[in-house]
Amino acid sequence: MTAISVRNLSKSFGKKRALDDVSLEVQCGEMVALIGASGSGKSTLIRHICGLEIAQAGQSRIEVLGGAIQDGGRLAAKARDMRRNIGVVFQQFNLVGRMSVLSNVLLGNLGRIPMWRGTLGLFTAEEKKAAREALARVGIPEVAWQRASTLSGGQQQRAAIARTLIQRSNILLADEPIASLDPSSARRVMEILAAVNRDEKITCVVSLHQVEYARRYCARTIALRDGRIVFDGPSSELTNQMLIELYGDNSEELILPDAPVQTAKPKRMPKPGNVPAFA
Ligand SMILES: Nc1ncnc2c1ncn2[C@@H]1O[C@H](COP(=O)(O)OP(=O)(O)OP(=O)(O)O)[C@@H](O)[C@H]1O
Repeated sequence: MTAISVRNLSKSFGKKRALDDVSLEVQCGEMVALIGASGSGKSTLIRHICGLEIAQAGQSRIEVLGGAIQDGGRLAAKARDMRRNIGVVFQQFNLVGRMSVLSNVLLGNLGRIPMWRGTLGLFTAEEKKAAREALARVGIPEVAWQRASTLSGGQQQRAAIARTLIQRSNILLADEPIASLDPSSARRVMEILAAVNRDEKITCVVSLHQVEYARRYCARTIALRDGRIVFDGPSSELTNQMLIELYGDNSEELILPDAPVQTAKPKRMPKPGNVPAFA
């Protein structure tokens, strides 16, 4: 089944053409890297897929799990409902710093519970248990009661992923989730995303600056340049030489100096009992 279908998507901001006739399909269960130099359109594409940005009027159509979330530059009436099935992780984590990590993770329930319960922070024992299990799933059960603002960047990103697990979405869009992390935290976050994709069968699209992470963790890479797709295929085929040809001087931004080209199977993550089946 097709998880994401984008057809003829164009978007301009003033005179700047951010996306230029982009078409792509992502099948359920895939883990796809979206790479490109700064300003190539990665975030804009992700924001369109989850309905946070609307295409300009025209022939564009974006479907998520077979339903149109936007069509011809108009957001579908059911877009809000559809967003519940799309978890989004951003570079800036978007946690509420003064709240505990567990409370932040519980916010992943908001799309599925009555608004009054969410507003008052009234979560059931079952929901709290699921939130604790999600934190264990991403490897940080010990920080549940800490203020989110006290976590390291890598821990905050893992908490943000735990929040999307609670949302029980079938699709996870991660917009530069490792851009502000040190290499070891970045690897950990990518391992968690890969494990969530493999074990819970959540379709993942991850935008990345550096191709090395794409080659290591994602079977397929879509490369954008100036709002157009310039490569879509197996990550292993995306050689440094090809990147230089595709991006010229900008390729330096995408290639880690001295990075070993290798692929590695993601490590198995602990999967505590009663973790809900998210697929
Ligand atoms: N809201 C906006 N208003 C004006 N221009 C925008 C807006 N959003 C994006 N752009 C422009 O569209 C282009 C694509 O931006 P986008 O953020 O999608 O690129 P990106 O590949 O995600 O870049 P980065 O890796 O730096 O985050 C850029 O030139 C950017 O300046």
